[in-house]
Amino acid sequence: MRFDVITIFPEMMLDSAMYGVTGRAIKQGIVNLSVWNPRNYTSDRHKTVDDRPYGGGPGMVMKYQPLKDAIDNAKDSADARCVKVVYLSPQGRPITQQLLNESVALDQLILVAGRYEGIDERFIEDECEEEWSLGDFVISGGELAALVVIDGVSRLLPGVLGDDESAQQDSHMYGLLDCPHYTRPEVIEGKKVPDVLLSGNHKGIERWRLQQSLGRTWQKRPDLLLNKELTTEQQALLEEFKIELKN
Ligand SMILES: NC(=O)c1ccc(NC2CCCC2)nc1
Repeated sequence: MRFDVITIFPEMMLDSAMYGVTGRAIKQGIVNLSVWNPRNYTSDRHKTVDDRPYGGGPGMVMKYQPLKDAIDNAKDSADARCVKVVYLSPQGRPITQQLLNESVALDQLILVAGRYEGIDERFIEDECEEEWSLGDFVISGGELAALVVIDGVSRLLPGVLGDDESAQQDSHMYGLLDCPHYTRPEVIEGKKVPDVLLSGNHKGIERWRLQQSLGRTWQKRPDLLLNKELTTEQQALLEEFKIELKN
C-alpha cells in the first residue's frame, strides 16, 4: 500500500514513520511512503504557500495552486487503481478502527495535511474526496493525524505484524477494549499476576481474557456495547464478571 502525504514538513513525516512497525513495513516494502511539499511547487522567491484570508481575520490560509500541483504529482507518481484523497481536519469523519479496516483495501491513500488556519475551501471541494478527524479538537497541523492513519492502517496489512505480535486482534475482540497484560516478575510491589495466566490452561486463559475485555468495556465504554451483538457465551461471561465484581 502506498501513502502520499502533502505537507510543508516532509522530514517530520518521514522521520516519524521510520520507527517501529511503520518503519519495518516500509523497509519490507509492504508500505511505500512518499511526501510532497507544496513549497516545491511555488514560483516566487519566498516559496509562498499561504496568504491572508478573504474577509479578514487572524492567521493565514494555504493557497490552492501549490497544493494542487503537489497532489497532481503525487497522483502521477503512482498508477494505482483504488486511490482516495483525504483532508485531515476537525470537520472530518471520526477516525475509528472501522475506518482503518476499510482503508486497507486501497492501493493508494493521499493524505493532505494542512497548516496555518486551514486550506482554501475550493481545494477541499475539488480534490479531497473525504475529510477525516482524530477527534473534536484542534492541533496545529494535519501531520499527526496523517501519521495515526499511516500507523493504524499499516499494522493491518498482511505481513506487517508477525503472528506472535499482540495486535493480531481476534475477530471477537474488535469493538471491545483490550484485556490486561502482565509480564515478569510474577510479584511486584506485592501484586501478583492473576493465577489463570500462570496455569498453562490456554482455553481458560482465552476465556479470562475475553471476559476481561467484555467487563472492562462494560465498565469504561458501555457505549461500545450498544452496537455490538454479544453471543450467549459472551453475555454469560459478562454477567459472571459483574457478579464477581460485587463479591
Ligand atoms: N482533529 C483532527 O484530526 C485535526 C486535524 C487537523 C487539525 N489542524 C490542521 C487543519 C488545518 C490547519 C491545521 N486539527 C485537528
